[in-house]
Amino acid sequence: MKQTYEEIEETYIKTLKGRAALKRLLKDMAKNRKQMAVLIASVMITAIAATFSPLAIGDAVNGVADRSFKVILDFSLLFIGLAMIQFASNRFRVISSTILAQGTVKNLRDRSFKSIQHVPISFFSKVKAGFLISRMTNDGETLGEFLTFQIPSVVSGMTTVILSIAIMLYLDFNLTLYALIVLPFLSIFTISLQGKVRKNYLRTRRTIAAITGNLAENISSIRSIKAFNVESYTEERFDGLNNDNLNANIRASRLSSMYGAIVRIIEYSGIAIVVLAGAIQLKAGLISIGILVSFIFYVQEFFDPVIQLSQLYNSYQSSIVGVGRIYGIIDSKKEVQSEGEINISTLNDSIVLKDVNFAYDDSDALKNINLTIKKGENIGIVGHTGAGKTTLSNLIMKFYTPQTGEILVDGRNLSEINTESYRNLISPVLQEPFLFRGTIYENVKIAAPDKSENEIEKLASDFSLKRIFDKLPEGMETNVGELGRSLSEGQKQAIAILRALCRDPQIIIMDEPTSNIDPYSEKFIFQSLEKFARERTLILITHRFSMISLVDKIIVLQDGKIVESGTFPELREKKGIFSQMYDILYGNRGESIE
Ligand SMILES: Nc1ncnc2c1ncn2[C@@H]1O[C@H](COP(=O)(O)OP(=O)(O)OP(=O)(O)O)[C@@H](O)[C@H]1O
Repeated sequence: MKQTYEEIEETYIKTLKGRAALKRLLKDMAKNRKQMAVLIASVMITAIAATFSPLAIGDAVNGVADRSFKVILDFSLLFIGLAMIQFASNRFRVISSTILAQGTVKNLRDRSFKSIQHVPISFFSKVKAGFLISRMTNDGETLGEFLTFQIPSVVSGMTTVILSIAIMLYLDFNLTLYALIVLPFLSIFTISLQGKVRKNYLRTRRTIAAITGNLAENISSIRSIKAFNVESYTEERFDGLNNDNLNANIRASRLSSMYGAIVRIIEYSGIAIVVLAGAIQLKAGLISIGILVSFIFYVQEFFDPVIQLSQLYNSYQSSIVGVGRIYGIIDSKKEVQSEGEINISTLNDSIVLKDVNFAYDDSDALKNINLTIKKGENIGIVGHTGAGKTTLSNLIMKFYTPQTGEILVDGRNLSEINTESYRNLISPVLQEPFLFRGTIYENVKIAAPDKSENEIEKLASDFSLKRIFDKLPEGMETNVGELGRSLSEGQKQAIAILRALCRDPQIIIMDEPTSNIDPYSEKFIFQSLEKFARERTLILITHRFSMISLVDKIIVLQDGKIVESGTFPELREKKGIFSQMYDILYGNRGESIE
């Protein structure tokens, strides 16, 4: 059966389940013990000060009933004192909870960002970017709110409940039992709703992730959407997802309002019971009017945190689901980095692929590949679309690991070589060069931070790339816009080539490096690359043959297999697949590009 996106995502990002997520979160938060201690202390002081207020009010009522000015004065002073304590401790509470909450969210975001920098490339072909963004932003936000507001309210609520019960017991045992009669009903009711609440929250989180995912996809493909005139279709799809989210939120709020209303009914029943039982005791002269007034306040004081605590469950569910998702990203399986294993700084002899087989999912992309790339050799990989050229370069770049067979670098298995040290030898010029916001200089410097602007400019001139940038209004100072949207495809490719050259690599892997550059500019780049590649190992992937004379040996791939290999004249002579491809492109004029 076909997997849903959620199922696919779950295989890459394992959402940590409720209790495990909470345990880990508390462990992470415990690292910030000092703030936690300040927070707990300030919350408890605020709650204790607040809980003593009804007692003071009861005394004041007794004072009024007894017409005792001294009691009323004492009450006023006590009341002001309690208010000042609350004001001061509340300030600490707000600041420390923000530091603790936002600090935790920042730490989790940093760790998940770091994690996605190190997951294998296959992760990104399965997990949607928008969903990842949603996990790191929306889920992080929900957690932030939970920690800032809800955690203090748990501590405060528990302090209030325990202290209120203690004071009520101290004031009158029997009346306390009456006040607590409704508690079992409230607990049973709350527990019976838990499953539904959890489901609702999961639904709201999923639907918001779907919206973010759809938004990211739409923004990145806006040109195609416009070109195909499919705006109304994409609007409808977005509207559908938006509706799902609205409905999920309405369902969640219906449940929460129904819950709130029923809890209030239980609360008022509790107050009515206390008033009734209290009035009987008052009439019998067992308690004072002040005690009855204090009790009425305490029942309320005591119910508010109970309601908050039970509503907290909603928000707990929502944020714990989010935290579980964030931990899922942090824990996602990393690229084999081969830490502590062989570090290499040069390619001394060769890269050898021995009986290599590779499949992305179930379909084979490369079959039984045997290939030797000698140091300093320039090889071309050609073949029709989907033949496996990019896959082969992905394996050589160590983006993927072959399922069977091995890749040997100077005789050592690539999986034993530290990935970072190996990739430092290589400069890729990929089909889709990634550009960051910033100038052309800045984009080149990302790959070669030690190069000055003058050195970059000189390399650009030497390799005839500067003339491509000179057409831009601010030359190499031009801002490339988001993802390089202010540049032409050819200009983007020119940046990718310049980046690779600036790294001064030992191995250069080019995947259709000049496919978007005009033939005139391509000719100049070709001449420069020829000089550059002479001293280096070059792997050139192409199905255009304009650059093929850069290479010494050509490998022809078809359906994932090497079907031909040899020099250009040898392959022309053979009149096989390569020759056919060449003839289709240039006509069977028997001309050589050499
Ligand atoms: N991330 C992926 N997940 C699943 N299958 C993939 C993935 N990337 C490529 N493939 C499949 O692997 C096969 C080889 O693809 P590859 O990109 O290596 O071909 P190519 O020769 O580079 O093609 P082109 O010239 O069009 O770039 C194709 O059938 C393709 O559909």
